[in-house]
Amino acid sequence: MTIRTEREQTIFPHTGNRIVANDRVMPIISRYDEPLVVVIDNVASDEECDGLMALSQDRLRRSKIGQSRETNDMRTSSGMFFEENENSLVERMETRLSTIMNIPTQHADGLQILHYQPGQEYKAHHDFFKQSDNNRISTLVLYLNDVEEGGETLFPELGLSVTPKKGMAVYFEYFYQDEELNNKTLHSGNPVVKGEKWIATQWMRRKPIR
Ligand SMILES: O=C(O)CCC(=O)C(=O)O
Ligand SMILES: [Fe+2]
Repeated sequence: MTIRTEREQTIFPHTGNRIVANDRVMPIISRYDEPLVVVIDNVASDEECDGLMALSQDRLRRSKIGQSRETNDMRTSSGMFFEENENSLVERMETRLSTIMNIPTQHADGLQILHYQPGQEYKAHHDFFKQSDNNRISTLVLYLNDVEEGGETLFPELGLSVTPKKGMAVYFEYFYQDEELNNKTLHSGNPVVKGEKWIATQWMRRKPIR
């Protein structure tokens, strides 16, 4: 076991109790330091959340998983990806999430929408790939609605559970030197018990991809 006396550098630069973007003030609700997991409120307005759900609902498909893009019991939700800057709402959200995540939009995968019905879940996984020359380095999950019961984002290695709330987001990063810290970002989307769950996920890559 290695004993570290100093914290590693993080991508996330925001200190204090809020993040100020050009069009929005977003309170920081809680923070787990290493690996860094930050819960941020007011990342999107009700209208923006409703808009993302409306624009995606006719395009949802059973989710695929990993680089092989196969359906799998790991992930029983339905989802879709927006094209980059596909419309003004997506463009505005990508710009705002880029400010929060402190990575240019050129590094962003297309904004993904996921929809879970009761019983649907995303079992514990890492967002980075085992092998990639342009791996993912950070994630922001934006909750687009309130879930009556279940649907928490759970970090089992940290004993941390985030309850979905419309407009709130959970951010985490896994670009640490210490692989143990990256591995601790294991997370799952718990089964929805009552109601439904909608999220938007933004992943950032180490190098530009657009
Ligand atoms: O549904 C969740 O809360 C987590 C989603 C997730 O892990 C992902 O989109 O990579
Ligand atoms: Fe994930």
